[in-house]
Amino acid sequence: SQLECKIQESVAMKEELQKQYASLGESLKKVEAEQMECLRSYGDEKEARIAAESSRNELSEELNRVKLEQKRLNDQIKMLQDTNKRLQEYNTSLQQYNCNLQADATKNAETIDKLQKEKNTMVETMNGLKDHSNSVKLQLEMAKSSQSEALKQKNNLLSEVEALRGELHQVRDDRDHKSAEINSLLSDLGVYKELTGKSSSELENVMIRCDALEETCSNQTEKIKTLQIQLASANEKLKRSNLTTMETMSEYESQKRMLEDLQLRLTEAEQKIVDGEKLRKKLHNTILELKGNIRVFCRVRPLLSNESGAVSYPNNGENIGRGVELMHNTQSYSFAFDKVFDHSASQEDVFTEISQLVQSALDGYKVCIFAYGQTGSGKTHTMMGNPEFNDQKGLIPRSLEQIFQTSQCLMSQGWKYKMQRLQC
Ligand SMILES: Nc1ncnc2c1ncn2[C@@H]1O[C@H](COP(=O)(O)OP(=O)(O)OP(=O)(O)O)[C@@H](O)[C@H]1O
Repeated sequence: SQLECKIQESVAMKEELQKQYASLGESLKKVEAEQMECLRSYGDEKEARIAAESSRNELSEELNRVKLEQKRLNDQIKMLQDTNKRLQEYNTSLQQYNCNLQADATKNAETIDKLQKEKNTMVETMNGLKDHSNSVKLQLEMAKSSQSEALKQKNNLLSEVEALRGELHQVRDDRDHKSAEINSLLSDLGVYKELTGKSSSELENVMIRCDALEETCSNQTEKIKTLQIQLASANEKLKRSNLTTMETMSEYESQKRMLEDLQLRLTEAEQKIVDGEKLRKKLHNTILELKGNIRVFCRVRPLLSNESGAVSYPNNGENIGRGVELMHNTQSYSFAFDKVFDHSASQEDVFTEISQLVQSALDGYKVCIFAYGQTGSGKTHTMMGNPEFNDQKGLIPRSLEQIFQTSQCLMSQGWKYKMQRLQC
């Protein structure tokens, strides 16, 4: 029974062991399955690790590249900062230079104005002197003609005097002759009286003739006196006219010298004006070049009654007067130009900015101004406006006015202008 008990125990143990074996087999299977799972996950992990390693390598390469790029960008930023600093310094110096140039230009314009005024005064003085010189010339001519007239008169008088002297001589001869005749008659009379005591009537006749002859003789003497007085006054007149001629001649000479001096000063002043004008042109062009050879302005027209929108202008920062901001669907868009004319800007405000370019064109530089924008944005209004009203005139009529006015002024300084109009 003990053996049976042992056998039963052994059988029970065997069953137990078989159960354990079966459970161990199952556990083994589970472990094997787990092992397979582990092996699979290990494989996956290995792949993932390889992929992670390759991506890590890529990332580290990328990092190196990024670092290099960062270094390069840092260098570039530093360089840009340096350039920016230098540009700011350059800008400051340019602004300074610009201010100096503008001051110079103002000074030059003042000098030109002064010279122009001086020239005008000189021209006026010269014209006055020319008039005076003409009148002096006229006077001289008149004095010369009156002198030649007086000379002629003097010659006439001299010849007349000569004739009168001859006549006087003749008369004196006649008188002497008559006196001799009278004397002979008187002696004849005496003889007759003595001889005959008659012929008293004959004697009277002779006496009458003798009286007549004496009267003629005294008349002739009177005439000679008058002629001598006339001759003296003609001589006096001649002397006076000679004196006046001399005075007129010396005055004419001094006026001529003065005129030559003024002409010289005028030529110098004109040369100065031309030099000043050349300098002004150069400075003006330099200022425009400093402002920028190509400039873009924006003009915002007032909204029409059927339009809506929001336009604003920055009132701080570096874009004051240069920026414009638009709102659309609650989003804001900013734009910057060389200058912005807001909706309240007048035609004159726009032209003031443009007029310097017109001046440049008059100075011989090439200039082009054109308007660009969508339909109805105000191109025609800006360029042409309404020329019939002074405040509504656009850029074209204003530019033409400036061109004609300035060209008229500069023509007197010897500049010549030729204008052409092309329509495309
Ligand atoms: N700055 C302004 N102030 C007042 N009115 C303006 C201004 N600009 C334009 N306008 C008005 O807006 C309207 C359209 O302007 P305009 O005819 O000049 O546009 P446009 O650009 O020439 O058009 P399109 O290309 O069709 O010829 C006109 O009635 C004009 O008077």
